[in-house]
Amino acid sequence: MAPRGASDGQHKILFEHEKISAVGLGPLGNLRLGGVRTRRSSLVAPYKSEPPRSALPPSPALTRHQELGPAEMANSTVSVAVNGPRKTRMHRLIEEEGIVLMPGIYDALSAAVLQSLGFRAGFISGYAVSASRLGMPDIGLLTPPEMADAARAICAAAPNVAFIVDADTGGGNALNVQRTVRDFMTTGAAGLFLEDQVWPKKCGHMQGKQVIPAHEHAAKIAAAREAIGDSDFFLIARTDARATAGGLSDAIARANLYMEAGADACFVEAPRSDDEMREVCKRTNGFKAANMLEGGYTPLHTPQELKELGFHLIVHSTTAVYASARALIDVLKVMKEEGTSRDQLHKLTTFEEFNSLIGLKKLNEIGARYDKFRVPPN
Ligand SMILES: C[C@](O)(C(=O)O)[C@H](CC(=O)O)C(=O)O
Ligand SMILES: [Mg+2]
Repeated sequence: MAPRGASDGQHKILFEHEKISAVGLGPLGNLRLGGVRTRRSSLVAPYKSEPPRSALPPSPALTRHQELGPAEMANSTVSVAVNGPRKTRMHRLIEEEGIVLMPGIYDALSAAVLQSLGFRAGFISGYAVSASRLGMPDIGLLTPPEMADAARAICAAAPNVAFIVDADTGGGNALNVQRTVRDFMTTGAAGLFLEDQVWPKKCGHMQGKQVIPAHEHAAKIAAAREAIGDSDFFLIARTDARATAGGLSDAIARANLYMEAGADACFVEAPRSDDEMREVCKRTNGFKAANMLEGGYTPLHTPQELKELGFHLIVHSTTAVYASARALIDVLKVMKEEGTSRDQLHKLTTFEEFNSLIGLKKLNEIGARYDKFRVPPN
């Protein structure tokens, strides 16, 4: 099959696709990541289903780093073999629901609440896990093994929920990414986010973010895709470039590049208006994720509104952790003043409600079935 490339008119990245098949996305298959150049390259013909050229200005950040010569490009080729149609659990959820709402959670208890309310999907938020596990902000202090550990407990506590785990930058280079992806796949999660920030990263709505070169992250996406192989695991490529010099045009070009490198969906972090959100949806390929952070740059919308804008996945990363913090502050503040909880019982779950939330009745039933085999104590 003829090689194909992706281009925003400034740079070009070379791919070869074979055994093409992917649900809802068009071709993804054997993929060869060949390299990136500054000018329109004579190496490959323009990718036919290239996104419509936008009126946006060219993307300076993409052009800064793209200096691979032909020899380096030849040496930098990787092959990613993927067979058969790609229809993961997340593809099916998107197909069934049109748009998938994923509240951010951070531990087994918040996951159990999510499941008890009938949510079919959730997001294991780096921001929220960093806060709940370390008591620290989302500035690159949480490590992938800590996240995998959290994800394991979360998936075990809510096995009916499809969880996407936040992999941040994947822990380093392509090899770190592959190790992280393989580890996260063993947690029971349904997929992950992989972003293009410089490590240590920052929460997408904080100041001072930086991104790595686009082709370097495309290679990390290809490495993640290779590690996933034919497994039922969904890969979302995130770009934080909107906040950098390249702005929205760079972010959109990167999202498309990462889709070409093998992502199942893209996530342009922190668009600043409805117009920007519309632009992202119009100009990026494949499934698209939105992040609804209370107090962040992006306007808050309902699933219906986001669907109309063109999104398929919604992350509400901080709602649960902010709600928990609010409730804890309010109740414990009064307890500090009054020394008792007796006037605040209406703000708490009851003993029965809480025990049922964490599955006591079912466990008691299972325990009773086996109890008869126990030797009675003397
Ligand atoms: C989505 C996110 O990566 C997360 O860790 O939940 C954060 C949280 C947020 O600020 O909403 C991010 O956007 O960086
Ligand atoms: Mg995060």
